[in-house]
Amino acid sequence: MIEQCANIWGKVKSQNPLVHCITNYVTVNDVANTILASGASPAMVEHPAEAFDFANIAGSLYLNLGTLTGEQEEAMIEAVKGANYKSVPLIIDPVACGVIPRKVEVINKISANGKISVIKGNAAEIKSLAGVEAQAKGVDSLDTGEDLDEVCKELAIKKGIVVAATGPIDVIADDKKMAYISNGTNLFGTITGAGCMVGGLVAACIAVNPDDVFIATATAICAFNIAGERAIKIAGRNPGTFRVIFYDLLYNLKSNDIMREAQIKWV
Ligand SMILES: Nc1ncnc2c1ncn2[C@@H]1O[C@H](COP(=O)(O)OP(=O)(O)O)[C@@H](O)[C@H]1O
Ligand SMILES: Cc1ncsc1CCOP(=O)(O)O
Ligand SMILES: [Mg+2]
Repeated sequence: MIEQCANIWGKVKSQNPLVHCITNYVTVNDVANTILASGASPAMVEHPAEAFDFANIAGSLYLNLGTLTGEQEEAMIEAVKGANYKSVPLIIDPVACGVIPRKVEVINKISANGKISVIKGNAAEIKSLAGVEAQAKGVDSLDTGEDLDEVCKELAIKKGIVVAATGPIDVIADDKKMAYISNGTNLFGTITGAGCMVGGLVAACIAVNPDDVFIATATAICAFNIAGERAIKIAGRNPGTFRVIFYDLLYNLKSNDIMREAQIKWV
């Protein structure tokens, strides 16, 4: 499995996929820089009149619901139709879906207009989507992550998608497999947008491996977290420095580094 992850990381760099993003305005630049650092090409295209045609030519589509304006909502539906027309894989980050009911309504609308490949959120967001009680504060999870693997598995089976819940241990599930990733650092909690950024990276990886989005999702989260582990060794507990060093180390992360440093349990 880990060889496949290394291979997917190499393919992002060699294939330079185009990643269509409609994402929140808090962290849009961070998402673009993360995708660029991986070797893929981000494009933020979010006018309703542009989204269908652009999703058609993209390698993947990333929809992040963080600051969901009315215009973004319209554009997302157009983009989903465009992506569906060309079987472009789609990932959703359901930011704050447990505390803002409108987000769930929009996810349902998206789902009615096309095929979702991956939903990636923090533990509270994923539990809420699964109808399980969870602790959240706005966009942040306060959840302990108890039974998170069962929740992910059930949601993955129910919706026929890959589900990824991030946190100290990331859990990824499809209808048959699970992965637990223990790479990472809690310093990600000190910068806004770590979740949005890793979502962009998932979009880059599923673009080059659309036939197995489970392993592509694991690759992205693992690579992101290894770069974070390496960054804290240089930056120390300094969020601003960490953020800058992180991009350098993500950009320089090699497939061999993933082979050596990944801490993934496959079940
Ligand atoms: N305590 C932690 N230890 C290790 N990695 C973490 C920790 N908290 C978050 N991460 C990592 O930071 C990224 C963002 O996750 P998370 O904080 O759950 O998302 P969000 O920012 O959407 O709330 C993920 O790659 C996750 O693995
Ligand atoms: C602060 C904030 N408010 C709306 S979206 C957003 C960014 C959330 O970023 P992340 O989910 O990656 O922590
Ligand atoms: Mg988030």
